[in-house]
Amino acid sequence: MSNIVLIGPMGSGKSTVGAALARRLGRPHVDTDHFFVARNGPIPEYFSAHGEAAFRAEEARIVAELLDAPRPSVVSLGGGSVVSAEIRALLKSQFVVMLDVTEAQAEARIGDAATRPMLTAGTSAPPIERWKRIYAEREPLYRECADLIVSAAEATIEDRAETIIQAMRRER
Ligand SMILES: Nc1ncnc2c1ncn2[C@@H]1O[C@H](COP(=O)(O)OP(=O)(O)O)[C@@H](O)[C@H]1O
Ligand SMILES: O=C(O)C1=C[C@@H](OP(=O)(O)O)[C@@H](O)[C@H](O)C1
Ligand SMILES: [Mg+2]
Repeated sequence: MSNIVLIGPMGSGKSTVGAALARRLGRPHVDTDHFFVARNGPIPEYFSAHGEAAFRAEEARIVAELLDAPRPSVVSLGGGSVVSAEIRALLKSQFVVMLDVTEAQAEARIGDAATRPMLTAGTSAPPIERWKRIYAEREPLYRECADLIVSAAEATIEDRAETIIQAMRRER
């Protein structure tokens, strides 16, 4: 049995839905960003000190380590992990779920975006403007990697977790 890996744009609920899903399945939940922070300190500070390329390299190492879990887990990735060809290759042997969101949902959920430097660094524009551009760039990669796409219409955290559980049962 493989891990369930959650991908999708910032604010789509990868971290939150991942925790709910793991609880319901009785599986461990790991969030690669939490692991990153435990190892390297806060993401915005890391971005300012070392830049995005260094973040991506460390993110790829962490994703590889966490996908190699001792037992099937729910793994929430960061929104930009699919940009790495190395991570996309690792995802081929996992059950990958894309969480989709509307722009309005994302806008409400990214809040002040203070912990998401991709939305704020070097600009005073509203975070949702950056979010839209980044989503347009990455959407084909999310779709290419996903075995299941949970639509934005599955709005609540529990609905999203339930949809994933039902889809997994059908896969077996
Ligand atoms: N389905 C949902 N409905 C309402 N709020 C949500 C939902 N999913 C996530 N949230 C809230 O949106 C914010 C961002 O969610 P998060 O799980 O951090 O997204 P991601 O990890 O994809 O960036 C959090 O405050 C979370 O509680
Ligand atoms: O989309 C991105 O490039 C990023 C998304 C963040 O994770 P979430 O998608 O969980 O917010 C985090 O990994 C980092 O700030 C970079
Ligand atoms: Mg997250």
